[in-house]
Amino acid sequence: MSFDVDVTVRRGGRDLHVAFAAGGGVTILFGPSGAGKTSTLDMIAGLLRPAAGHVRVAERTLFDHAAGIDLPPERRRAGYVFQDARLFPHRRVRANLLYGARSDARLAEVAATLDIAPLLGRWPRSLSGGEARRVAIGRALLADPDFLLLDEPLSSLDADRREEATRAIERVRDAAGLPILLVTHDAAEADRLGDRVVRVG
Ligand SMILES: Nc1ncnc2c1ncn2[C@@H]1O[C@H](COP(=O)(O)OP(=O)(O)OP(=O)(O)O)[C@@H](O)[C@H]1O
Repeated sequence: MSFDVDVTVRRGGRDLHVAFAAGGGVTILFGPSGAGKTSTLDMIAGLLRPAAGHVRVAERTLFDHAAGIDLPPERRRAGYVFQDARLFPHRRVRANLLYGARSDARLAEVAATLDIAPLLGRWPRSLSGGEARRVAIGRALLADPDFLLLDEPLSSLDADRREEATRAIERVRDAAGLPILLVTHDAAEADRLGDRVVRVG
């Protein structure tokens, strides 16, 4: 199982419970605004502590309330791409990409996969939304994660940029072979990218 998740948390004045077990490839978390999709990614990444339940990814237990296991975020080996790209504004694209990387050995390969090689010398403020997101995905990949968490990677992009970003994610899915959990509330996006869909809310 890639993701084996069963978590409960009190959020926004109500109890949120999300449970799913998923195989490899891309698993979509699909549901309306406020349903708890981002909270679920935060619990898997270790940024929000569930009140109960467990989180296992690729057979590794990251959290288990009953067993008293709660790995800190830096030991979970998650590549988390937030809804806003959150690049470091004072570092060029190349330095952003290499921020969590142990070496630059895979820089060229990842830059090619995401079609961002021409951007390496640019400053984040000069990038389009789609470019910034692809850089954020590249940064996550270069940190050598065990799995990827992508929070609405295509939202607020225009049609052309959306297509570019979708293709980049498809290439990552096919090349990296990492389990990916992707949040969206767009049914067409869920259909195209997902190997399976988990409904939240
Ligand atoms: N920091 C927080 N503290 C308390 N409640 C929060 C916090 N962040 C979100 N919530 C609440 O938790 C619930 C789930 O929010 P969450 O962001 O996980 O939903 P979502 O499905 O990702 O929504 P969206 O699609 O709008 O991003 C909502 O009711 C929200 O108001």
